[in-house]
Amino acid sequence: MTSATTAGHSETICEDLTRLVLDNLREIPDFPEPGVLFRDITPLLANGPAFVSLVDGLADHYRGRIDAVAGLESRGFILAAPLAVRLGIGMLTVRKSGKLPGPVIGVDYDLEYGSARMELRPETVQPGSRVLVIDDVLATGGTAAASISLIEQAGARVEAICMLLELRDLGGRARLEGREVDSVVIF
Ligand SMILES: O=P(O)(O)OC[C@H]1O[C@H](OP(=O)(O)OP(=O)(O)O)[C@H](O)[C@@H]1O
Ligand SMILES: Nc1ncnc2[nH]cnc12
Repeated sequence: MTSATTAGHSETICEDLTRLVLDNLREIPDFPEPGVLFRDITPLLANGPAFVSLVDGLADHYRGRIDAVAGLESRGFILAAPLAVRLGIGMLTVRKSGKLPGPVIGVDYDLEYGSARMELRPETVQPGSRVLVIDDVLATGGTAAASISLIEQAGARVEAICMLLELRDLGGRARLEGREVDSVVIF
């Protein structure tokens, strides 16, 4: 379904997981606006056995290393919830502006298309806990960087960042320099 020959993955991620994601992706040019090549994960989510294998593979990768999974609204929630349940740990919801009841902390940031603000309820964060940040796409890195800042402001430690897809040309990895960034597929 996609240009698998040009895609790679983080060294930490096993090739089977990369193949699984690549085989279940769709690419849509000029969505949601001209010039953006949108990488659609809905075929992956709709494929039950593939979705289960993905969650199991990620759970094996992080088991014993993390105390909570932070999902970034909204597509990150789809990955964070089953992973947290599979590992028997809690999920943190890092949400877009105005969705969470207070008290919240927030950070403004820029996107590949548009701008946004992420918020977190610090009361949901266990001080000193090891948190995995997970989302579907790493593009400019603004969403991930803002979310990491919130989790750390709340007193936890971001152990690693897991991204289903990394769009290398948009430079997100540079914004997360010094951190473990595990991308299942790198375009
Ligand atoms: O690395 P960045 O440039 O910050 O971009 C990546 C973010 O953009 C997308 O979210 P979007 O805002 O489209 O929201 P959605 O998940 O609700 O569709 C994607 O799911 C990431 O969260
Ligand atoms: N090109 C892209 N495809 C899918 N989701 C995205 N989020 C930001 N950029 C994206």
